[in-house]
Amino acid sequence: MEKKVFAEVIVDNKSTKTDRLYTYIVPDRFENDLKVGMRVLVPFGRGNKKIEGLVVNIKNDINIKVSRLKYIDSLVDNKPILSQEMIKLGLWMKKKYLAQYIDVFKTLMPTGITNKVVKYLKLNENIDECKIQKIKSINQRKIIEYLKHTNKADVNTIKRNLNIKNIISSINSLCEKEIIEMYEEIETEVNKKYQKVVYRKFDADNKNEILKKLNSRAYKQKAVVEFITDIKYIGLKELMIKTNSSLSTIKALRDKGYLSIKDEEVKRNPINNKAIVENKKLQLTNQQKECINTILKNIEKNKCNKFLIHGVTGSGKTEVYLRLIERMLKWNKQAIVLVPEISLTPQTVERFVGRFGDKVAVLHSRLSLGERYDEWRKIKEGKVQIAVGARSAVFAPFDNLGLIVIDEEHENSYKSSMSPKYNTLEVAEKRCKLEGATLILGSATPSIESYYRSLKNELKLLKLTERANKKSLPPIEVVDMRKELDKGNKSIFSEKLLNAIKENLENNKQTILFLNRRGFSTFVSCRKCGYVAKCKQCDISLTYHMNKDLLKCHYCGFTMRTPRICPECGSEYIKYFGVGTEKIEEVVKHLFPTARVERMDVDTTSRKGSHEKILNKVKNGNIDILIGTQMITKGLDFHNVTLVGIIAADMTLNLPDFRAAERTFQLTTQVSGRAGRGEAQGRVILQTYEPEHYSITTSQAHNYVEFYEKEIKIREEFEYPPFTNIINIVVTSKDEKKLYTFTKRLFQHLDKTINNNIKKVEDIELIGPNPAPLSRIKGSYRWQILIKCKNSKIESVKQILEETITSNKFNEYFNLFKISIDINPNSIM
Ligand SMILES: Nc1ncnc2c1ncn2[C@@H]1O[C@H](COP(=O)(O)OP(=O)(O)OP(=O)(O)O)[C@@H](O)[C@H]1O
Ligand SMILES: [Zn+2]
Ligand SMILES: [Zn+2]
Repeated sequence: MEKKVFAEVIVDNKSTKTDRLYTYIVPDRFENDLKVGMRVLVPFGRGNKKIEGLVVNIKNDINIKVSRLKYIDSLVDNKPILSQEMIKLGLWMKKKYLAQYIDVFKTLMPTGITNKVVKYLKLNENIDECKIQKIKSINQRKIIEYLKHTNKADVNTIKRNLNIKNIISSINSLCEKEIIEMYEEIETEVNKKYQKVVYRKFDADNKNEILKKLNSRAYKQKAVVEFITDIKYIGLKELMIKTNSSLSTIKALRDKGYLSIKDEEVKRNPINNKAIVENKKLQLTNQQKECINTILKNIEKNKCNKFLIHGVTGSGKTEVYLRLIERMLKWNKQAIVLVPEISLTPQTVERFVGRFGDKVAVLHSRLSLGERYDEWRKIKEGKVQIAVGARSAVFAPFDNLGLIVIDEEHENSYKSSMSPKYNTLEVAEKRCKLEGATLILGSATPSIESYYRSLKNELKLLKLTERANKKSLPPIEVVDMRKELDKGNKSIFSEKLLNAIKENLENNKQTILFLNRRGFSTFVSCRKCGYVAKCKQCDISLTYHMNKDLLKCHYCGFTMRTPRICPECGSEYIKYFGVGTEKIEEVVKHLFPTARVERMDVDTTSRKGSHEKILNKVKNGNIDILIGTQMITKGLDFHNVTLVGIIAADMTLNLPDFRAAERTFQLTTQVSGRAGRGEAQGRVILQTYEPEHYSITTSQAHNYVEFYEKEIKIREEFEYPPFTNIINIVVTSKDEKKLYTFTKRLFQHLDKTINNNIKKVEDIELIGPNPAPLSRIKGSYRWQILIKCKNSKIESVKQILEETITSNKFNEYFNLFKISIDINPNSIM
């Protein structure tokens, strides 16, 4: 028997219930050309419908009956779209995050292109005229006539143009007679971006004549005519804005023949066309120099290629990254710089583009699909050497990668909450390992996990302890809000903060007011003594559920009645805690009616460009007081901001999350880091009901190490990461009753399987099943099972989950329930 070659393919079929690779036979004619990482078309299912697939493996031996296999139909790519390493990375991610093949590979591939098979018709060459003459059917004759007069015609277009009933049977009949031939081509569709453009159709010299012809009261039309006389064309939107006119005004002029409106493709360039300011090389500080040298020496000697830079706010980490990238380019290698999505502002991009110009591609989620595809192609084709982007830029398709930088590595947006639910730090590390590249993590407030690893020498720790401008870090003044209540001040602002804002306004300096408003939940606390209701077993603040007037632990499900008086001090000032940025804005505007106040949060920045607009206003000194959430903590480098007010550190401190203390330390440090970056000394005022909490005292002392030492002990004691893994399994369904029964059965099944198969089960804890903290989303109910397990047991637990859930053996009611697994999630909502 002749030897055959087989390909394992991930097929792009959403209705597939089983998540597996499909094996196809490689026809002889493709044997030389087919490579791993290419896309192919394969017949699938009963109807042998042709669908796209990605080849992830080519082999000579298989243990399936060859007679049952189908052949690959055609090749979509003539070069692999994904490299061998990227395929390996994808297969690793699939296992690591218990994701579906298709989800993983969709994230690795460029978005914005879709391939489809198009059927074309053509007349056969050398057909006999006599044969055509014999055809009686009018419809068939019509088709032949049509084909004679076009050089390329696809079936759908013919259908539209000829308006023949049952055209397919006519076509089939012509094919049978061998008069016409049908052939297929794969067409790539790239989403293009169009905009409407208005053209002037009259001669500029005729302006006055036209103005006279228009109705004397058609002021708007006249304004448009005046405006467009000076130019030839302009975007429709821009014209409407500039002349303050409506669409009907412009259409009226078009109907009179003075203007035309056309759809035109927008030339895409995500780095706005405005001039980018050159980012000149800076004279390095000694600390920067040492940091860079250590890294380069280690790389050159092949000693270590994983680093954690712990550099205080304003220490000049960016310049370190820039110098390392410069070196990579000298070595003919490429670099990826990851920053959190919200700090991917034009300011950040400018720092890289300002240094490296058109060697930089920018990738972020606000790009249109087409824009993203363009950037992806620039990278793939070797036209750029540097990619700057948010999370998904870790998949930038470089072929000689030298460096991945992850700035603000502690940021939780590096964990994806959509399938595959990957952790960018882990993926970057794996990619560096596969491609021999260097990994640099940087932060002023490293995550507990990364710092822990650096102490175990899994990452090399480097420190920048001074600001590049040699200024000291701004002092943090902590205000005890319990004392404000004693003084009879029940407002959101302490006397101290209020006076500081006043003073700042008088001195023409800018103020940032920060409030963490993430999450829907609130907690219950005593405004007199600072008591907060917590779960004793989990060390997590209990969440207040207004509708039932209950307090609940989001980890273990423990509930209790909301206390009416404080169990600690007996005061009646115990109530749920909650305030939003809008409320603060209202109060500030009331207190300082002449100040220029702006709010920056998800509500005010949902429109493209609005984020940038606000930041520019701050930069140009057009805002006195900026009120904001997380968004304002990131990478802002404004020299006139001298006062930062943290309204309620408690809101972060009491998030129902084991990372609450860490988040508080990070936010406090990062927000404070925004003050005093210019000549004037900065000032930070932090308001809280728990001034003695270690995350606040250590942040006040600018002492990360002390914070770390306190926090790591608690993590160990209460069994949280990095000592354990938390796996969050959420089951969703529209049917509440069935969901309950099903989740219960799933829980029992997992419990039993784990008990039967894993030794030392005390290292594994199953919690639940409980309604998820967000118990209903868009009409679907959500139940949750949490698994806490020691690092040594994670692989065995994952294997059980894989067998039970991912490969779908347990879930016979596939259509009724959706199950999602998140390993070490950001939040367990
Ligand atoms: N060697 C240097 N000499 C003078 N100024 C420098 C030097 N390096 C960096 N700077 C300036 O110091 C400021 C802070 O730098 P950068 O934003 O890189 O700090 P960072 O460490 O990233 O801080 P953060 O963590 O707060 O974002 C910038 O204005 C930068 O231009
Ligand atoms: Zn109390
Ligand atoms: Zn609990």
